Amino acid sequence: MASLDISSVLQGGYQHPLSRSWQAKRTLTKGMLMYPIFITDDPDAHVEIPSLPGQARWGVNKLEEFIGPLVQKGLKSVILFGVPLKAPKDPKGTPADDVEGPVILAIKKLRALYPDLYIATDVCLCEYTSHGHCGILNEDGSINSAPSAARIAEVALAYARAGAHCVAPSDMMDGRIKAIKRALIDNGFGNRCTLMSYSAKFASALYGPFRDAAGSAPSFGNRKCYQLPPQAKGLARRAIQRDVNEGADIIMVKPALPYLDVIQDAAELAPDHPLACYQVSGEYAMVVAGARAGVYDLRTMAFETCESMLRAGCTLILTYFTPQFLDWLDE
Ligand SMILES: NCc1[nH]cc(CCC(=O)O)c1CC(=O)O
Ligand SMILES: [Zn+2]
Ligand SMILES: [Zn+2]
Repeated sequence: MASLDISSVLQGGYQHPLSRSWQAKRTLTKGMLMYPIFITDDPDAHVEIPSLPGQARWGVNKLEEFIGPLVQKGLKSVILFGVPLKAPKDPKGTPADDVEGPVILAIKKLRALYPDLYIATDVCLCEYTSHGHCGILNEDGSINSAPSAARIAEVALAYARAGAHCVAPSDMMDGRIKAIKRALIDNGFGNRCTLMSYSAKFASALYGPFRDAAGSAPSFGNRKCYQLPPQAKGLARRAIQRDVNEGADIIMVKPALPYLDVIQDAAELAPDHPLACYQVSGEYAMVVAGARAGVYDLRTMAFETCESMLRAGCTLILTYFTPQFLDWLDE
């Protein structure tokens, strides 16, 4: 029997659970998880979202019941999405920075209830505009960049004033990172609020359940003139570099699983920045659906997907699996 050559034998290095864990450059921890939550303007709401199993729209009065047990289990951060059901939408997204609106009320409530919880806010107009697009439009329906960036900066500043630790623009308007950073600095929030840019956000088919949850589908057209084309690697690299240059503190890639190469590019282009990725609603729904169909075990697949993101280079994951990971990471 011919014995294997020394250089052929790898299995000795990972025969034990502990030695397997040493093979990871980065291991999933609770601090890496940011939980996306939907806050609606009915203060007593707790409404399940059918397309996002296990997720719901919550009213501010229900936040303690919702978030309290998760903080007990080690939840470190959330990202808030506003879902206005009653507020009158208009072309400028006026309800986005209403001081009585659900996002601003939720920031204040969560800051008061959980002083150690890190509170990020998604910043976009699509949930608040009558046309459902993420910016301000010209008469022909195209994006009007300058007023869009200015309006996004105004909304971000309002969330920072309310106490958000982080503002995260997901709109993909040109120039918004610079505009937000300027607004934060000029109003005394330069050193008090993190700017996390959805830098490489693609025009993906995976946002369906979110648009359903947030009521933010565009009333006409699509988002292909501002979200990146899925086949565009070069544009993603340029967007990442631009946002670094415009003052982003954290870079994000979204969606995550079909864009692991972009995560890897971002880690190379912005090695000195934290790197986030968003396991979006459709990715979550796919993982859950596959488990329900018996294709794989849910927990095993949830870890495998998120570990692939860490392997590609991200340091922070926005995921709807956060509550389950808080349990799984304790087991
Ligand atoms: N700007 C809106 C926004 N912010 C986050 C998501 C997607 C999040 C998810 O699917 O989980 C979207 C949807 C979109 O751009 O259409
Ligand atoms: Zn939007
Ligand atoms: Zn958004």
